Amino acid sequence: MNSVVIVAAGKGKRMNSNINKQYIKLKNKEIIAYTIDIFDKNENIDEIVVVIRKEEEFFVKQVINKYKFNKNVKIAYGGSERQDSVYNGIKEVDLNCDIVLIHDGARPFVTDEIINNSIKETKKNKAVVVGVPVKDTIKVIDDNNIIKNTPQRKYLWAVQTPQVFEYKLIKKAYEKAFEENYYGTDDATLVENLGYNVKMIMGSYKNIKITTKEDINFGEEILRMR
Ligand SMILES: Nc1ccn([C@@H]2O[C@H](COP(=O)(O)OP(=O)(O)OP(=O)(O)O)[C@@H](O)[C@H]2O)c(=O)n1
Ligand SMILES: C[C@](O)(CO)[C@H](O)COP(=O)(O)O
Repeated sequence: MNSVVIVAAGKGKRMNSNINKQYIKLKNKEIIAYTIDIFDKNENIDEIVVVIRKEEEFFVKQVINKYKFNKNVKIAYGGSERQDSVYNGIKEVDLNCDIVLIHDGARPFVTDEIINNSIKETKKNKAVVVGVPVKDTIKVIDDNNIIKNTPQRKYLWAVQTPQVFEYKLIKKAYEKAFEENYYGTDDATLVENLGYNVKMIMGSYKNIKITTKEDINFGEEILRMR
């Protein structure tokens, strides 16, 4: 079976809004509702775990009741970093799970094609992330803003979610990270830290993470183009 852990327990500080960004509406529907909906309708997903801030349980339950998803939506509580939240979600996943998809609640434009490809690739490669080739030249700078080097662009991809793994592998990677107090900014980093290869596959330039106010406008534009 395949389970998805949707993390929605961040504070959304960069959004600078009085409600958590996941509950902001795009075209009259909450961001988190779009995200849950796509996994709810996908036939390759058997279980949904949403990780939330305990104090926002009321909003999440409202969303779950309002949209009447077909699948049961399990709730877990988040921690102070994204990594803590993901780990709490993984611990709630059914023990019969084969593959776990980890997805940001704030990425509502993920598609069935991305989800299905990532599951298919994980059956071959055990650890897969989706991303897109960067379009700009990327510079590495020092603390004084002096450019130190310019990596070759053909090797640079911006990573997105879902990040998809064999359940046993990601559980082991998270356990090791917590033993070592090792924090990464995505899930793949923890698997890399175990010494495993993680495969990058094509995501989409529309699979954005809603992070700042401009992303709300961009999100509405994406919905208009659908
Ligand atoms: N402690 C945390 C931090 C983040 N997230 C989730 O991880 C995803 C990606 O994180 P990001 O967009 O950076 O969200 P925030 O941490 O909420 O944003 P900010 O850094 O602006 O506060 C989001 O769906 C967010 O809710 C989480 O579940 N638990
Ligand atoms: C996992 C992620 O969405 C991949 O781009 C990203 O790393 C989350 O990072 P953030 O620090 O929570 O914005």
